[in-house]
Amino acid sequence: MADLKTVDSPSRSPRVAPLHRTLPGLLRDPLRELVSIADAAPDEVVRLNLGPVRPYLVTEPSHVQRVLRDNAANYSRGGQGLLWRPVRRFTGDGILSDGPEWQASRARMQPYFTAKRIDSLVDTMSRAVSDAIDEFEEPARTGQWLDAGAEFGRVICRAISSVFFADRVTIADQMRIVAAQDAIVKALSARLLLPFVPDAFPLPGDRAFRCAVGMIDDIMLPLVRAERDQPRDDDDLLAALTRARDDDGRPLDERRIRDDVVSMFATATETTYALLTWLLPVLDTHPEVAERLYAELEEVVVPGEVVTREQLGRLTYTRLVLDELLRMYPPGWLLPRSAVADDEIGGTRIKAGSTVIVSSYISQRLARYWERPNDFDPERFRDAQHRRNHRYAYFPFGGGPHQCIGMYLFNLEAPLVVATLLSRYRFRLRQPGVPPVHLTVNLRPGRTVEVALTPLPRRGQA
Ligand code: HEM
Repeated sequence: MADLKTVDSPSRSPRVAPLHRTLPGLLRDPLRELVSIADAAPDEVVRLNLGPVRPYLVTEPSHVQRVLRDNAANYSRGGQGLLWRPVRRFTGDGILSDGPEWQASRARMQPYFTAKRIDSLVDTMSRAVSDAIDEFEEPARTGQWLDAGAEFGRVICRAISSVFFADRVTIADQMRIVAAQDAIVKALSARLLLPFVPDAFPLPGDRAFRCAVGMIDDIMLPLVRAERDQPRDDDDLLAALTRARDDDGRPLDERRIRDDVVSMFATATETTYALLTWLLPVLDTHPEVAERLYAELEEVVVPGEVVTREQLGRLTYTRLVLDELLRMYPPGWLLPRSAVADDEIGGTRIKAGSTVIVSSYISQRLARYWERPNDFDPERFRDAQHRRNHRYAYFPFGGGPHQCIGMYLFNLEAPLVVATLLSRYRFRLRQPGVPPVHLTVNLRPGRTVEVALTPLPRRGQA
């Protein structure tokens, strides 16, 4: 358990987690140590002493609400802040930035991701997922080991291709983009661990980062140019951004379109396939959950056929499993902000310019809000415990003005992928057990999850 001491200051003192006490735990298992620090300081903001950086750790739900929603304007993703500065070298100054540029991007793209619009995509997306999962037939027949992360990446690309590009980027090119994003996420690890190092000072991964960004631009920029030369009337994201105008009525420049399409594609793919990759080891280690999930799929879905809207609405347990997966392995686990002006959170003074860390992972494992927080138990989302909890005890999609724009898309595509895959195949892992967490901008399994599939009988088969 972390040892915390109180430091005197004019308003209520922040709890300080001293480096010499926390370092061994942070080196051994950073997430466990951070949860333990938060558990030891109920209702308080903790100041982490990490040597050159001293961020405030905000985990209490009402405090999280202040940062993400009630006083969101004071907690910016812009400037030189932790995580966002290196991320912006890839995604530019659009939807993943802050201030007026972010606001304009958000306003332009929001209409394409509303619940109503996403709902209109059920049939197209379900068909695309079904076609993508059909491609497992051959590897399943030959018993080939598959990289679950890469395969989920491929299925997700197929699912969202029409929404993003009207299928104008081949799946092979999309997979190249996903692989480059993977390299970028890995390369960002060093910058994330050493946020105080200036960009001009080279770190391991910088070269891989530049190569990967170059590769993505080699695919995206010619596409954006071609679209700008001949705008289309379609309602995919690329066509919509090409037709969009800025506040002065001018078309968006190619960089702006590139930044937003690349940001959206990266967030859509990285988050979803990281989360789905956790599902297989979790089911493998929780056979009782797997059995209930399979029983629901058997009852609702016709094996080998496309999942329908009506069936999707009946996948109650599948959704509970995904809710619990998002509690325990939230891909967007780290939401750092820079305080623009002085503020007070729960009576603790926050100084202008300091870094504030909000983390869904940490808040979603607090022992005072979650019984047996480290147990995977989808039922907790059925019972009253979750509903009694504060809104910001569970926020895998963030909250306030920056709340995830892709939440409805995820809520459609993830159950479709799970239902289609697991109504057609059973799986076996090459290495049993839940992998350790690999800590980067995303929360990923710390090793490749390799899986072999066995086909289930289809309708009419014995
Ligand atoms: C497992 C699925 C997903 C999770 C857990 C997730 C999580 C999050 C979180 C926590 C935020 C808040 C960021 C912040 O406050 O700084 C966010 C924002 C965002 N998400 Fe997602 N996301 C998921 C899927 C998606 C998908 C499918 C898309 C694409 C359509 C997407 C696009 C975005 C974008 C563009 C933002 C920035 C929104 C803004 O700042 O206005 N996400 N997401």
